Amino acid sequence: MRREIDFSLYLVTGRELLPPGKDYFESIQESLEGGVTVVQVREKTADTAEFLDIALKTKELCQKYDVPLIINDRLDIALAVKADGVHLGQTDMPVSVARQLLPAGTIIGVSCNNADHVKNAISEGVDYVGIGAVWGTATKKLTSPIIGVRGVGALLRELDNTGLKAVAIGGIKGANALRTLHGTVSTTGHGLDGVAVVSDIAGSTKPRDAARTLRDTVSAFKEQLQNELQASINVSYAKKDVLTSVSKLLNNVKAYKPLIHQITNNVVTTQSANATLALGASPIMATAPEEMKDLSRVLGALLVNFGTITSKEGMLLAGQFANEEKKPLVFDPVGVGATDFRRTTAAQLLNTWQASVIKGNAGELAALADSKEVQAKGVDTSGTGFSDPASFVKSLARKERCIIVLTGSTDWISDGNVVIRLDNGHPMLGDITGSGCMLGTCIATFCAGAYLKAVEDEPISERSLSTIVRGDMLLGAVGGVLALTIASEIAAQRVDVRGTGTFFPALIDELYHLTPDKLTQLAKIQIL
Ligand SMILES: Cc1ncc(COP(=O)(O)OP(=O)(O)O)c(N)n1
Ligand SMILES: Cc1ncsc1CCOP(=O)(O)O
Repeated sequence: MRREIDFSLYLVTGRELLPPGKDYFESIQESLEGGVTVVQVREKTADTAEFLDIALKTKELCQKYDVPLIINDRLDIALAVKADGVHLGQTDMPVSVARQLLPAGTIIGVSCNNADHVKNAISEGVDYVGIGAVWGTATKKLTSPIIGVRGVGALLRELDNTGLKAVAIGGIKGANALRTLHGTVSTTGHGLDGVAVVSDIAGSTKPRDAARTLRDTVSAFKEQLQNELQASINVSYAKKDVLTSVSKLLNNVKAYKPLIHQITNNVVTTQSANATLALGASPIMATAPEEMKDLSRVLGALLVNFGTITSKEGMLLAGQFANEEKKPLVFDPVGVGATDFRRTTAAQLLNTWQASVIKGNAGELAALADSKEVQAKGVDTSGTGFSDPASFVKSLARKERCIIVLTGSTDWISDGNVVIRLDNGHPMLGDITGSGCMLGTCIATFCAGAYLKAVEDEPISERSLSTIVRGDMLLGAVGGVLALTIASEIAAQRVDVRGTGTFFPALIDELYHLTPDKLTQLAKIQIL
């Protein structure tokens, strides 16, 4: 009978990566103690006798922990040691031949790098697939492209309703494991069964700790994904509760003055900093890669706005560190449809880090979603927008695994389950430069409020192990949009406002004077 395997933490061995003085078997034993659930012996240079010897001894250790043993490439070794399975690459022995040679019930896994590989694996009836490389790796000279978290997610979708298990491989380590697991969930909610790792464990002086960190992350994530899927069935938001919670976020911002780190464009820097201050938070407009780590440690939120892309490296690093700190990361892909450079930069950023909120107009979000329904015109949108904006934001939120804010005369917000429609805002907002960028700032500020609330509620949190960002980002996004649009309505009604020149300072004034009462009383909100 075929053995049911827990693929949560799949160690692929790497003897050549052992730290000086570390014994291979000691490392395997410690890895097993740390929670490895499958071991694959991968020997690329050993001769047959040595491979056989290593496989036999590794099997003994695995048996002690009741962990299955898989052999990389070599069916003869797998047969000789009575391994639980084999792992085959695309240029190794065909699965159909391997099946004939191996005893019934032997696990067969195959490496996949694209949809055709996955389709073949399904038709060949393999037991699991190893999808990758998901990130760059120094462990193996790659012969096929790095596919990123979103590439893995697309392949997982192919596995829907097949029962086939899947692990991702390539560059996975403790620091990016949660990002990998979270970002690879498909639009249909299909997540990885586990992660396959070489260097982060084999190259560690403390493989037990390295394995424990990875295992805990995978376990916590799997539980969280189950809860997420359950919540998507039972989800219900009451308008009154949303507004009460959003109001509390404003109070949090004013009470704690979180740092809003903004990598933004040089057209709007001053006005975005002033909007941040007006809401009661503290802005820092820093772009140098060297300071990203330090800034990530300060409580608050990060805004990445790429209106003028001057420091891509800073953007990449800042987002990675924000993810590690579970801080909100708001992404404003200004004019993403305008040039190839912007499109590839957006894809690179979104493949590297997990945004908590992506905010854009119809043209920008259409470009991001690869939708032909709406065309971008520079940083603006041409035409009337999406025919069904609610469905659009919902499906993009599922694809990007974050909150989507689609701006326009009506703003649409979704987390992939619920859709919120907001109808506040004055047309003059569209006649001043940088109002969209200020909106990104306001969203980041309210997301910081949500983050602070989570830190306050759960200082040492079990949840924080499995969640990619702390705090309710849906509320943060709603709060940010309401703040700017309501302030714009109040400002436009003032007698001292005679045009866009007087509107702008009045807008900052009204952000400054915004209260929870104004937010709740003036909000035009529908929960769909
Ligand atoms: C779990 C897992 N996934 C993928 C691979 C890569 O296998 P392959 O493509 O055969 O490359 P080599 O490992 O043989 O270099 C793997 N080993 N394990
Ligand atoms: C064997 C293999 N196949 C694709 S990437 C890879 C190496 C993964 O190693 P690491 O976990 O050290 O990046």
